[in-house]
Amino acid sequence: MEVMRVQDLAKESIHELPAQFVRPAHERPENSQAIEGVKMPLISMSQPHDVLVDEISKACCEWGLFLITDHGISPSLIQELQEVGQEFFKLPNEEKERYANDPSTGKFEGYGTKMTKNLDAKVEWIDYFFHLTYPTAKVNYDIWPKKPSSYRKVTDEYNSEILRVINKLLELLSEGLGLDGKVLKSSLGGEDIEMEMKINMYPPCPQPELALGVEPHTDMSALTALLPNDVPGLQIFKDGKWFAVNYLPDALLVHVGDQIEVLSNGKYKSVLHRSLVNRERTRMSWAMFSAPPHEKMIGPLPELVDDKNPAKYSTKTFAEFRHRKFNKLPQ
Ligand SMILES: O=C(O)CCC(=O)C(=O)O
Ligand SMILES: [Fe+2]
Repeated sequence: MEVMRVQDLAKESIHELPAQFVRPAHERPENSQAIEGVKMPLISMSQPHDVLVDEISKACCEWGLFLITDHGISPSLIQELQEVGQEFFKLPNEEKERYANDPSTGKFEGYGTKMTKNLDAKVEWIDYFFHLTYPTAKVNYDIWPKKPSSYRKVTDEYNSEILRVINKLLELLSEGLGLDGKVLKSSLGGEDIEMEMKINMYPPCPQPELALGVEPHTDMSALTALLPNDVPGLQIFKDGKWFAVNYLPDALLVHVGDQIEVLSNGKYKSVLHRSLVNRERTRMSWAMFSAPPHEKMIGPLPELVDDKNPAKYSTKTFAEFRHRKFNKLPQ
């Protein structure tokens, strides 16, 4: 299947945004402007354990998103990760197309551009690369970029680091629910928890006020750890308003995803977010999604449900949750 890549469109130096990218009026950034200058919760991971439990659970109840520093991931690894991703997108088209995915046939991993069969539907101004990074037994290294040659080593190392951070956050979040630190991790499949990398690449856009890089959505994940470059664009929806998320070099942005909202029976909020694009500069972000294996049953933790606190969500496999979400069916 021949797909027009957004990166190629951007190279043609068009002045008018092609119609398939023009959002309906109410979705356009020009008609739904975000509040700027509000700082998201910022949490240093080097604080005492009890302080961390309080701060992180508060951020997850109120915002569903927070920034962490002192996470132990070295700035040089972060820089290498960003470099190998940038280098992949600089490769000639025929090289990149070898990795093309095809979501219509269930082939989600690889190089992609969000396209639609529905003529009325609008598409996002984005190209991406998506693949599983963990557990190793399920990883298909054949579909990872072979160029640059350090891609695999750097991405494997980053995966290990993120997994360490996610494990710590799950422990803190469990305690924030008044439970043993191990509960959330084991509810997500324990060592079978899955990690996926999505490199988002948003080329310069001729009319960014009419377009979206990523439409408003909540992540299906348990937690997402996001590393953006310095081009602004991420916004979250809270109390009926959009807020621009501030950027802090080398900080990790953590989103609460749908699976943690469900397990916590709604105490922790899966945050609605979107990303905007830029007229002059390429925005990139590296999202690492942690998620249960497909067959895992996910529902409100029994410890949190009683007569006074009925379950707010149904219990189902993660595969069923994904199927319903992809097909925009009620959960
Ligand atoms: O690029 C961003 O800041 C957000 C991307 C995102 O929300 C996603 O990949 O799920
Ligand atoms: Fe997202």
